[in-house]
Amino acid sequence: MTIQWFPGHMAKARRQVTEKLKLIDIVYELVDARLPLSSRNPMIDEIVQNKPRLVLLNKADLADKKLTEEWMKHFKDNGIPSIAVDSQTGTGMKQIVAVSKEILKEKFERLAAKGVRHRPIRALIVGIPNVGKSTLINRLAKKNITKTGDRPGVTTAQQWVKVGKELELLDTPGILWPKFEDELVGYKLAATGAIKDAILNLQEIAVFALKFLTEYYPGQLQERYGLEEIPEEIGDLFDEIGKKRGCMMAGGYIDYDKTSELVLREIRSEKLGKLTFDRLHEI
Ligand SMILES: Nc1nc2c(ncn2[C@@H]2O[C@H](COP(=O)(O)OP(=O)(O)OP(=O)(O)O)[C@@H](O)[C@H]2O)c(=O)[nH]1
Repeated sequence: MTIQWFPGHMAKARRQVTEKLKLIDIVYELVDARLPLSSRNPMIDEIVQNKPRLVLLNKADLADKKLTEEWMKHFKDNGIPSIAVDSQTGTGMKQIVAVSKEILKEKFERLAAKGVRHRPIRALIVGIPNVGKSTLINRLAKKNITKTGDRPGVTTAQQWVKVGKELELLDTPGILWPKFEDELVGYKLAATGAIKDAILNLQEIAVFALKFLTEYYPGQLQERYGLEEIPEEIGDLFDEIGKKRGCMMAGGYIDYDKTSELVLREIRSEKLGKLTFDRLHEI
């Protein structure tokens, strides 16, 4: 699903999240582990305010493990706990409940002291499009999606998804916008497949991606395309990959669109190995 974000849509998205914050104990901010910076909403701190938050680095199966650890440390240093998860296979799911309980320990102790009966933790998942929100909800809910109805005192009809006995999720996640105004962010989101190709120039994305791979993952690039060395000129690199993989046009010319498509498809399907596009020094 691609959303065209206009100012009105952003305001509405923000309002929807703000309204839901009243119903929950904790926000799960879902980010792409390959882009722990670029896949965040630029106003997230302002939107979430002082509500407890847990960052979930999703698609960790596709990311550079060492960098995922560095990013988790960065979040921790900034007072935000985080967990690396893979919503497709379920890695990290148990930790979500455990860490949430830890974060909310004092709140629930306070409630208990006031005589409030123990209840499950209530959470809201927020994140930019395509980051894996639905996959995570389905994974957490497993087969036992029991939708509870409206809660007394809650005017808007909210559906809750039970996750075991200890957690309840709002079934509609908060969809937030990425940081469009930054061109580099756009390229990174496109390279990982978070933005529909149609709105960006395929060759430009591939140029960005190949330059990035040359700088940060030269070994993986050489191995995938059998390059003895990586040509300095990006055009030469295109030519070599195109030739090797048969992306040709009539007359023996390299088909750059086809080559771009191939490279991007292979990046997104892990053929170039595990990649993280955001680096800590970029902050
Ligand atoms: N490899 C991998 N792929 C994942 C993971 N989580 C989700 N995906 C894939 O990412 C794509 C987007 O997942 P969704 O759950 O539809 O994302 P969403 O955030 O709900 O997207 P919107 O509905 O557009 O807001 C799908 O193709 C998922 O299969 C993960 O942990 N690892």
